[in-house]
Amino acid sequence: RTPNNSLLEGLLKFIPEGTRYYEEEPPDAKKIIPEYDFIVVGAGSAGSVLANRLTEISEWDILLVEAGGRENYAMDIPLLANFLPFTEANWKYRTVPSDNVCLGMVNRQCLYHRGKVMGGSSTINFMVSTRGNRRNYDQWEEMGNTGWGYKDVLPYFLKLENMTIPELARDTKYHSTSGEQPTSYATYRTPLADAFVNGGEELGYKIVDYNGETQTGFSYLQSTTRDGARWGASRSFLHPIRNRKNFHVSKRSLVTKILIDPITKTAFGVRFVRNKKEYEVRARKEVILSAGAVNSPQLLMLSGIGPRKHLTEMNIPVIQDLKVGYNLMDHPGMPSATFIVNQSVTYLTDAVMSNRSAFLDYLYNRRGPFSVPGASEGIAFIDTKDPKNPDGNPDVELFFLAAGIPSEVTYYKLLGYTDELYNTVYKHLEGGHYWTAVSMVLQPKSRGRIMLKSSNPRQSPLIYHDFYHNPEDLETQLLAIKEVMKLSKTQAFRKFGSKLHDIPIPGCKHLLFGSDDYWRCVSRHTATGIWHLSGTCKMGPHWDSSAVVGPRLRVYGVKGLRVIDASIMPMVPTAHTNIPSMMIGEKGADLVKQDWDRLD
Ligand SMILES: Cc1cc2nc3c(=O)[nH]c(=O)nc-3n(C[C@H](O)[C@H](O)[C@H](O)COP(=O)(O)OP(=O)(O)OC[C@H]3O[C@@H](n4cnc5c(N)ncnc54)[C@H](O)[C@@H]3O)c2cc1C
Repeated sequence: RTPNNSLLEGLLKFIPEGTRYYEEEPPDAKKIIPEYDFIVVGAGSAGSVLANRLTEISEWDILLVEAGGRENYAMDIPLLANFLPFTEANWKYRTVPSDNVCLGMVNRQCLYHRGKVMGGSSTINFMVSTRGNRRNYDQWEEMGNTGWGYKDVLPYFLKLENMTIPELARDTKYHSTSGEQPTSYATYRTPLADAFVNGGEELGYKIVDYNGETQTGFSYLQSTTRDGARWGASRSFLHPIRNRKNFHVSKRSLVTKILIDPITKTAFGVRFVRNKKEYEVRARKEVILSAGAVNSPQLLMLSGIGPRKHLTEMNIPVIQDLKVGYNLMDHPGMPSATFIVNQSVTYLTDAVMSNRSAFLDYLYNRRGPFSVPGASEGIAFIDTKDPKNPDGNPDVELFFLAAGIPSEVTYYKLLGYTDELYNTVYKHLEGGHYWTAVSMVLQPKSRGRIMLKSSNPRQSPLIYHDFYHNPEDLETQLLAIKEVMKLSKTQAFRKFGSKLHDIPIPGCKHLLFGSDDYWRCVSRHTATGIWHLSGTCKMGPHWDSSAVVGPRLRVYGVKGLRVIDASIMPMVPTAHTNIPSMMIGEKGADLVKQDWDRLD
């Protein structure tokens, strides 16, 4: 219905919804029992799906241990996504300073955000819903990971999905409406969203459903939202099971160690700290790590599973020598090229926030600019090596935002840029209208590493990630930037007087503005990993000496222990990694059930 301008009435509708939402999150278990069948560490994208599926077996008692606290309803307002990493729902990790990348960031450190809250990173992410390319998973299988080819994982993508976009839902080979995870279009679009998609067509690309048969082309953004609100993993998979008797949750509980018998090499429980009190809880069947690509390797290493030399240096007795923490991947993304437009057609968060009718529209109808995930509206997947192929294997993504760094003061802080960089390049633009397309490298060749700083579980691990270490990645980055430049010159964008902002990035001003060397330099200063951390407990066959888990996700050499989250990805897919992590949770649950003879 149309807002009738009563803010009070709007709030009276919004607040009870928030209260109901609060009550629907599974509460902390009243009593933690001494022994469960399974203990799952981490209630993130993968862990939430896993906990849902394992508690289907009513004879199994499951404990889900989460370091973060509860969600709140404000987290579900899509436009506010970029504010969430500033809250306590973020682990607030930073990379180790590098001489090659993150040069425009404070202390040359990229900010590596990670969700620390029910739902994990899916509760603070930008809600982009992508699966990747079928070849990604076929490649996993070719690497020796039997059962992980596209034909094997597609049923799990379908199982978890509730596609609410009618024209996409009709394609039942690739979409489903019976899963828990809603996928929708935002209920609002700026005219620049159309410019993005039409501009792509002008360049000769198809408009595609990138989660359908082929991935290459331009599209409006599919997001993990429903009725104008975020639906993270907790809301989708944990809220509905809050009444299962065999499901216990312990929040604000930091797991500090996996308990492993060093003689039999069998995991038998976890130690965690809640409210300054230490608990040891046993697992009859398995301990499952779903703590994400930074914390799962950290916990393994703290518990004696990792590279022998490194653990010995940390004075940690070695139980199993494995390449834990290696193979760190992410998608480097360059967000700093900003285009000025001559019409009021973009998101200025301040302006939107003070726009009474937009606010009312959201309170009443969940419509309008507040329903757009962090101002992101479109996505393009391009195979720069074979651009004319409609079924290409994309090496580049353009992630379109109807906003630029000067549109919202939190953007540069979210990216970790120095005040000097922001004040020199962007500050004077505040209040104007901009767009940007974050240019991303989708098939990175560079690898980073997670290491312990000490044996103290409260100390953040070290994240080494020189994402242009392999020069090919920087060259792909350059190709991606060139695609953005081409797009900006299309008729679709020229209609808005689109013009590249041309004040150079301070560390690159010695180079000719717009030259290849200039953009290489800009990338090394302003690109960041786009928070798709993965690969640090690599899945691989027994003959792969770099593998930490096998294709059944069991940790090599240790009984009763699995890793089920983004860290098992042997290669990061050409996708934002939330839905792929959920797929891993979904398939992981079936592997567990199968191994305990409980898969129907
Ligand atoms: C800011 C941001 C934006 C992103 N945007 C997108 C996007 O738009 N689309 C997309 O597809 N992907 C996006 N991603 C990436 C995506 O959300 C993640 O890849 C995905 O959520 C990872 O799932 P996971 O299960 O591996 O880990 P997580 O979801 O991170 O879950 C791990 C959980 O384990 C908990 N945990 C960790 N250590 C411990 C411990 N010791 N004890 C107890 N609990 C512990 C954590 O608190 C967390 O809840 C984004 C990520 C971030 C941070």
